[in-house]
Amino acid sequence: MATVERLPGPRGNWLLGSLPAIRQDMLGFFETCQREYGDAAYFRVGQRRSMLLSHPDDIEQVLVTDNKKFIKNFALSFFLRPLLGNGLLINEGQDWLRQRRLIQPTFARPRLEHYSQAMVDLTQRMLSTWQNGDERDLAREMMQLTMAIAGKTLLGVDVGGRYQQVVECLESVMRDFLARFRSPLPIPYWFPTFGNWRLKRTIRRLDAVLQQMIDERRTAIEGQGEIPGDFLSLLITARDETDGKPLSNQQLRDEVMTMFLAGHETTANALSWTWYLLGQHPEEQQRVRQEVDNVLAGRVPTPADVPRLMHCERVIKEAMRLYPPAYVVGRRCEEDCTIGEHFIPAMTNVLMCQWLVHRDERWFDEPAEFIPNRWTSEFSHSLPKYAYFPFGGGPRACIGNHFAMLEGVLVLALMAQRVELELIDREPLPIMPAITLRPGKPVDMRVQLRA
Ligand code: HEM
Repeated sequence: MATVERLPGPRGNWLLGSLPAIRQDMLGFFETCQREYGDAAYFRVGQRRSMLLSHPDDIEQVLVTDNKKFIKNFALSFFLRPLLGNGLLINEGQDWLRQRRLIQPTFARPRLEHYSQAMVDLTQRMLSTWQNGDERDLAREMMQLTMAIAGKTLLGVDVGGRYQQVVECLESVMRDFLARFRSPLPIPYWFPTFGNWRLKRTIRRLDAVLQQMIDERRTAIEGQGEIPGDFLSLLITARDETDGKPLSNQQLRDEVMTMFLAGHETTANALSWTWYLLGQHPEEQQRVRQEVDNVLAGRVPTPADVPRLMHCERVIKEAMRLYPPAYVVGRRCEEDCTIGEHFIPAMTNVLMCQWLVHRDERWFDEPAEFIPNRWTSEFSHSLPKYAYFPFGGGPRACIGNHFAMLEGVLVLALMAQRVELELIDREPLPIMPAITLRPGKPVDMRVQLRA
């Protein structure tokens, strides 16, 4: 077994390790690691030992088979804990399991069907304001749309009033997160900087709005005895199966915040990248239109149509292969362990990068090309399971997976039914790997309304 010092990987700076290289170009750094050191590359981020695992079988072992040996990666908590508290995304152990069991039913099929109405209504509302010849930034439009959908389905609020307050706070919080994320040295939340002071102030404002919403919803449910179908109401009435207890106000706040954040930005990015790719490939856009016209014949789509909107689904899958909104997942092993043939010393952060694995030519022919039709069911079945994992995997896989795919297909189908979109600037779009993989500049497209 290799000694810790000899494990293969870039040595980096004596103090900061590979942090400067990661800060400069994270995806480029991962690519170099895999090219030069293969499927397991070891490096330091500051003094924290880290490694990049790039073989699907090893990834499966970490996320699924041996998941109990790992906890979630510290970086996610470092950035998100101030906002998400002990929400499902970053909690651990028995508390996490209890939360997951409690929340899972709110994502069951009948609930998704209920949420789909808001997805359709809000997309129609967006499209009704679009005119022939408009130039629209699709990244911005998709962010606003998925936020409005999250507001309605998760919090039960309509655009305007309260919703606006939540959105303004969240946008400000996300700007501060981005600044923290990009700063050359990781700044802890307790450190007295102006940015941290502003972040704390905004989170306090956000908490106050959410608390008001929770209180009002509680009163309404108690008064009417009728439970509205949004996520918050379902959580307020949910009871733990072992002790019958409801969630505390603090837990409710953390879960709602988690879902709101995890649920809109990822889907917005998936749709923005999808439209960018469809703008670059008008023939694929035409195929989507054809399918939508055949299947819907001018009707508004419902969840029952989704299995027949196969090409829409393939387009989104392929867009998430090339531009996975969650582009890296991380775990930390608490004890020495061996994954595949690789020794992993205790307390190593293990990173698994969707961006890299999804573009590996061992699994995908012409990996850099946008080919939705590669996703035949034979191809999907022949693929190693973790060669494609946009939603992660194992017990901590994305709880909103089906919600996101339903939303993606319904929004894409409705848009393709009503408009054609032409990319204004055909230059490659820069990529911004922040908490999610965002387009690095506006995705400006020209609107042509369909007859
Ligand atoms: C295209 C859209 C989405 C993508 C690509 C995505 C991706 C992911 C990934 C990769 C994970 C696993 C992270 C890890 O293992 O460390 C995850 C977890 C999670 N996602 Fe998503 N997600 C999406 C949409 C959503 C939606 C719509 C919701 C909720 C409405 C959501 C809520 C969550 C939550 C709560 C977790 C944590 C689950 C747990 O740890 O038990 N996500 N997501």
